[in-house]
Order: sequence, then structure tokens, then C-alpha cells
Amino acid sequence: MSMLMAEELLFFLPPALVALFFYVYLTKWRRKRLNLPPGGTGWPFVGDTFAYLKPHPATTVGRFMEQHIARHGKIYRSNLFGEPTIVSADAGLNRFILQNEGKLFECSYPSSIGGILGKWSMLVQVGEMHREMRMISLNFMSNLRLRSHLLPEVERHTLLVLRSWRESSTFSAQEEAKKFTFNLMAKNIMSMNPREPETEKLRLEYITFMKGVVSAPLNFPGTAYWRALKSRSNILRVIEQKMEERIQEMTSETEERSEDLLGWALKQSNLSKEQILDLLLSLLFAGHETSSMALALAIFFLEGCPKAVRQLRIEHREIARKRKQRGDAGLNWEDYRRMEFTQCVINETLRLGNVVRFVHRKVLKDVEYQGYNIPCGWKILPVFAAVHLDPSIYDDPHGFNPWRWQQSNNAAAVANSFMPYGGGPRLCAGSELAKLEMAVFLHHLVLSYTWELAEADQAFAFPFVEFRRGLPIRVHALHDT
Ligand code: HEM
Repeated sequence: MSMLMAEELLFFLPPALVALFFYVYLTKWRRKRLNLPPGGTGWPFVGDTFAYLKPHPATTVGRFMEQHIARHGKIYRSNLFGEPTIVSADAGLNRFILQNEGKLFECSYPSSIGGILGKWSMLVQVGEMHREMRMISLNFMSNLRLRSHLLPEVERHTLLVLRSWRESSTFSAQEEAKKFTFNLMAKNIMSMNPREPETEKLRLEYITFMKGVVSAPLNFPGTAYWRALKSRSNILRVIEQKMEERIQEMTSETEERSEDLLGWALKQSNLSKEQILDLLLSLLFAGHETSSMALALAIFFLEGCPKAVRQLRIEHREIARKRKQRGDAGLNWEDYRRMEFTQCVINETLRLGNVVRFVHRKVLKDVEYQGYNIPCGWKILPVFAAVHLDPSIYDDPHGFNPWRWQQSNNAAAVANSFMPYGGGPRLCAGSELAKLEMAVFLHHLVLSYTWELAEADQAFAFPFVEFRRGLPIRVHALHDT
């Protein structure tokens, strides 16, 4: 038997080697003929992945990116995540990539993300299924629902967090921001109430889960990925139980429950149970990590910019005065629309903090851009952070300057380059909710407290953005408001 195998091997090996030789030769020959963007391939197998992902301050692009842009320009080639990759720090190319989603390029996240978020997750789905899930999410966060339902909910959850802070106490602002956004999403997705043991248990489970989303997909006991997969099962069990309860209750549904996404998806969509589970899980993920980090970054940047806090306080005192005159207990949509300087603070926070630094795409067809060939099958990364910190677009790009959004001299260039929520057919489905959350939270924060850093801290891109020490702050209540 083994003799036979050896003979077979001898028979097949030479043609296989010849085929391999031609494959390598043809690939090289094709590459030589193509005008690929400048760059290199880095180390065997891993390429430049580790250098690219090396943690760096969130308000910078990191040394790897800086050096590569200086050496090769804003579009360069590399080898990242095990694939030949084009990296783009070019505003025009980034926009072109996102707007041609499904035609020339397609969303393509590493297998670790798909494994953890699930094969039906909206972030990894493409085509028809993505469109259906996107429609459900957009309906759920429609303008009408934002005004009528989500605004009061956001305010209620803001006050729950802010009223739990004790005078002169020190705590992690990042943790508080995460609690706020998680509880808001859990309530609106599945009608889970803050502070209840099952909500708190789910939140803690989610922290382990999150660590796996960004870890290497090594599935054996003890790894972050393995633990995250376990957390995924535990989280799904909770969501599944909620779903079963809901199906039972469908006939005698209360008014409040019919407002949540779970009820909506069960009633209005043709999705299977498995698909709804992954949809809810990924919305919990997309809607919680990003906006909480944006909020923590705003608290951090504002602490270093007392002039902006003073201006915010003036804006929000005026809004509070008008609300009082009306005799309203809470904010209404007109109040929110008046938060103009607040929107500048939010924009500047997203520009400088870059919560989502880049997105993953693959090339579906050979593309030519600015004379460069971008080959089909390659990975391509539009890096928003590099554009947002580009000195040729933003003056003093590393400084926190919310006023730049009031009087921009190069308004058109800025408008075309500012993409914190991505763009095209996959533009963030929760961008309006995220802005609302931040604005309402900042409203009550500046009216109720002053704050200072209890310990020096800095946000780092790991590449997910996080404060090393959790952003410890000390607060003092303002009694005059
Ligand atoms: C400041 C906060 C936020 C930032 C910076 C942000 C950023 C982004 C970005 C850049 C994308 C595009 C990903 C890609 O193209 O591959 C995205 C997608 C998405 N975001 Fe957000 N996001 C934020 C808040 C939220 C919130 C509060 C929700 C609410 C649930 C949400 C839900 C989603 C969903 C569902 C998608 C997928 C859209 C699709 O594929 O069609 N995001 N977000």
C-alpha cells in the first residue's frame, strides 16, 4: 500500500511542481506588468500585520502608517491579515471604495469577526440579506422613532447614569459610558431593564465577548477567542429565551414591548430565528462599543479644553431655560436641533478620536485609480483616521478644535473627507442615534457637573479604541442648575 502511494507521489509531484513554478512565475509577471501602488510585502505569512496593528495613541495614525505614507504616498500596497492589501489614506479613493460597494468592492471582515458575530451578522452579510437586515435596522432607528421614542429613552438612560455619580467621587468614565450605551441598546432591542441582574449579567458577558472580536481566531481553551465564543453562546441563550417568551406573548403584547427591535423583527420580517439572533447580537455590538467610546473621548477632549466646556454650558443653559419656560420635564426635538455647538464638539471628537479607524473591503473587479492598478481579489482598507488627521485637509490636525466646524475655509474638502460613519450603501445605520446619544448626554453632563481627570490617561488604538486606565475622572456637582 505504502509502495503504491510512493509511486503515485512520484507520478504527480513533477507536474505539481511545474504548475507551482508557472503559477509563481505568472503571478510575478502579472505584477510586473501592473502598475501597483508602491509598497512591499513585509514578513513571510504575517506580512506587515503586526506593525500595522501595533497599539498607538488614538489621536495619531501610528508609526507604521506615518512611515508608509511618507515613503510611498497616500495609497500603498502591503500584506495584511494574510492577504495582499492596498491601504488607502486618500479621501477620494476611500469615498470611491465605499460608494462602489457590491459593484467593484465588497465588505469583507476577517474570519474572527464572522466567527464571533455569527454568519448572519449584518456586518459580514452582503447582497440581499444585508439589504433586508439594513432595512430593519433603519426602520428601527428612523427619524420618527428617534423623535418620538428614542429621544426620551436616551434622556432617561442619561439621567440614570448621571444621578448615580456621587460628589467628588472618582470612577471610570469609559465604564459609565459603556453602561449607558449598553443599557440603552438592551432596552431598545429586547426591553431589558437597566440594573436588573439579567441585564447586568449580559453586560459583563459582553465584555468577554468583545475581547474576542478583535483577537486572533485561535479556538482552543484559554484563548480570548475561545472565551468569546463561550460568551457568544451565553448571550445567544439569553436572547433566545427572550425570543421564546416573546413568541408566547405575541397575542397579549403590551404597548411597551411592541416598541423593541425583537418584537419588530419577529412581526415584520421574514428572517429565521437564527438570523434574528445574529442580527440582534450584532446591533448590540455595533450600537454599544462605538458610541460609548465616542462619548468617553468627548469627556476626555473637553476636560482639556475649558473654553469649549464654557461655550457648551452657555448653549445648554439656554436650552434648559426654554424647556423650563415651556414647562416640559424633558428635552424635545427642537431643543436637540438647537445644540449647534454640541454638534461641532461631536464632529471634532469623531475626527480626532477616530473610533472606527478603518474598514475591511475586498476588490471584486480589477480597478484603475489615479493610474494605479488595484487587482481583483486583493484586500483594500480605506483608513478614515489617516484622512481625518491629514494636515493638508485639517489645520493643526492633532489639536481639539470644535470651532473648525463653524467656520471652515475649505468646507468642501472637509465635507468630502469626513467619514466617521463610513459611507455608501453601508453607511452606519445608527449614526443619527449615536449623535443623539452624545448630544443629550453632554447636555446633562455640562449642566450637572464639572469634571477633571483623576489620573493621566490616553486613548489608544489597539486597533479598537480604548483608554488604558478606563479614563478615571472626579466629578463635582453644579448646584446652580
Ligand atoms: C459614534 C458612534 C458610531 C460610529 C463612529 C459608527 C461607525 C460605523 C461605521 C464606520 C460603519 C461602517 C462599517 C463598514 O462599512 O464596514 C458602521 C456600520 C454600522 N453601524 Fe455604526 N457607528 C456608531 C454608532 C452606531 C450605533 C449607535 C448603532 C446602532 C445600533 C450603529 C449601527 C451600525 C450598523 C447596524 C452598521 C452596519 C451598517 C450596514 O452594514 O449596512 N452604529 N458604523
